Amino acid sequence: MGGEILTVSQMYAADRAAMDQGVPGTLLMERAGMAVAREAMQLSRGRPCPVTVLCGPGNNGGDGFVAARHLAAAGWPVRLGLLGERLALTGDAAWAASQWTGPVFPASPALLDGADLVIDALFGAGLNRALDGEALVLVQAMAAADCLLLAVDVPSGVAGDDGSILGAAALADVTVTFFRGKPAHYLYPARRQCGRLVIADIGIPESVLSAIAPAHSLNTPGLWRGAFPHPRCDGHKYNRGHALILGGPVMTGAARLAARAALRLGAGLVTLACPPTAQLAFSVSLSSLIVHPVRDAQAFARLLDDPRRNAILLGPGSGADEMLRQATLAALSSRRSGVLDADVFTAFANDLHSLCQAGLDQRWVLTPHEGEFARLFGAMPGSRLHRARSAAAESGAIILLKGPDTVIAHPDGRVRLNTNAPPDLATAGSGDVLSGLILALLAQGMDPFDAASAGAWIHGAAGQYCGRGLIADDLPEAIIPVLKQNNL
Ligand SMILES: NC(=O)C1=CN([C@@H]2O[C@H](COP(=O)(O)OP(=O)(O)OC[C@H]3O[C@@H](n4cnc5c(N)ncnc54)[C@H](OP(=O)(O)O)[C@@H]3O)[C@@H](O)[C@H]2O)[C@@H](O)CC1
Ligand SMILES: [K+]
Repeated sequence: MGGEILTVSQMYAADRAAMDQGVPGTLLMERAGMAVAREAMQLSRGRPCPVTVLCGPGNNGGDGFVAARHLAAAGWPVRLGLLGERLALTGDAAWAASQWTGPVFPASPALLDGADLVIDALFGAGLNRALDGEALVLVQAMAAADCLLLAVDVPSGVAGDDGSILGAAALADVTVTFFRGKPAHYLYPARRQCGRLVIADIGIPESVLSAIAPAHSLNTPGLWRGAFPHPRCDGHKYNRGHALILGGPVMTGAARLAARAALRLGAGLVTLACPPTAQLAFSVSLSSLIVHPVRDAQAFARLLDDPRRNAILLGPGSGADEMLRQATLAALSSRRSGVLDADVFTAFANDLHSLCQAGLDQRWVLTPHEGEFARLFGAMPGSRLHRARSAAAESGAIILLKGPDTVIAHPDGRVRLNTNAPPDLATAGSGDVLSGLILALLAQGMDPFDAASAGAWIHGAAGQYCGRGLIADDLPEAIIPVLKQNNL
């Protein structure tokens, strides 16, 4: 199954396209409900146990009716509760309800008593407002229930397109969705509520995707493996790129981590430009590093006269001063590619305009965390997905909005969601390593959107490799095993 991510309206379009190709809606619902029943059986390890299915007034509830029928037929004791009137059901959901021969109780928290497993089929893609009243009480009761919980499509209360929670959503053990994942399955806070995600094939033909042209996808190596740089057997260090990093006078660790990561990921040479006072600290840190003292931004700009220095990183530990501002503007106007991080967002707070005027474009990757993002772009409304997309469109650059659900947005509207980062990566210096990884790939000529994607994925994989107790210094050392294990 591909890593495309469909918005709610694209999911409806896929559904319609499948029906246009002759797959009846009732068949899609039958397969969806069967997939739910199958996962429910797995969740209870194949042993029949008391199950409560809570069905809502739309097709999500229809899936619940189908699942209930299959579980009951297999010998599971099933109680089914419906929110709303049975006579008010329409379309495929009315058909699904007509196939259910057991009793239909009014949905109420009391139905959860004695259940070992609850199937949440209240609301899926059709949630269009915050939960309140009876629906809110039911979701709160599911959240408090001491039993296994399986969510159909999404935990009810989760907004499919942006990962927000409208009122409440219970914490599911498993969420079964259909055909492709939706943004909410990968974005926090909803992602946490989904538990393990199962994407079930319900017979929607893959061919429907070409007309839908999804802009969002999961960041997996399949997207960029073909463009990943490999050393040539007849190559030399200069055709593996020459990365340039601006270090600062005090916080030297950040630039050192970035430099180490860039060397590990294959940059042929890395030059670290720094104030003369910091030269010693940088020189003793890493033997393979070229350290170049620069007194001011003009001296830094002169380093750009050598065209072999083809990728630049500014920000980590640079110090948010006038020198960083001038060096950044010089780098942008030199028509190179590079990464802007950390102190750049402070030095240019609320001043995106100057960066754009100097030449910021899609050759550059900006890697802010939430706080840095707000410094440069101001308080934008909306989800992380929406804000990263808007910032990419506004700046013309690749935006990598860091977090446990890193969003990588291209100005043309494409978005990749990176989901392999373990929580252990939330540690000092981790972001500097990420910048160094992306820099290395840019220096080796990789397309900036792919470089940002590959850098984020390798960073996450390195975090997983190190596991609990990792510090940022460990991450560059994990690059060799990560590359080996993943045939990169
Ligand atoms: N697409 C596909 O490929 C396939 C989709 N399938 C399934 O269909 C699901 C989507 O079905 P759907 O469109 O009927 O929407 P659904 O989530 O059941 O909710 C709509 C109902 O909820 C109501 N309602 C909304 N918000 C509310 C609130 N806060 N509080 C109270 N009520 C609220 C809303 O009421 P209204 O706005 O009309 O007042 C309406 O009655 C999808 O998630 C998947 O499970 C599968 O069968 C296989 C193929
Ligand atoms: K649901």
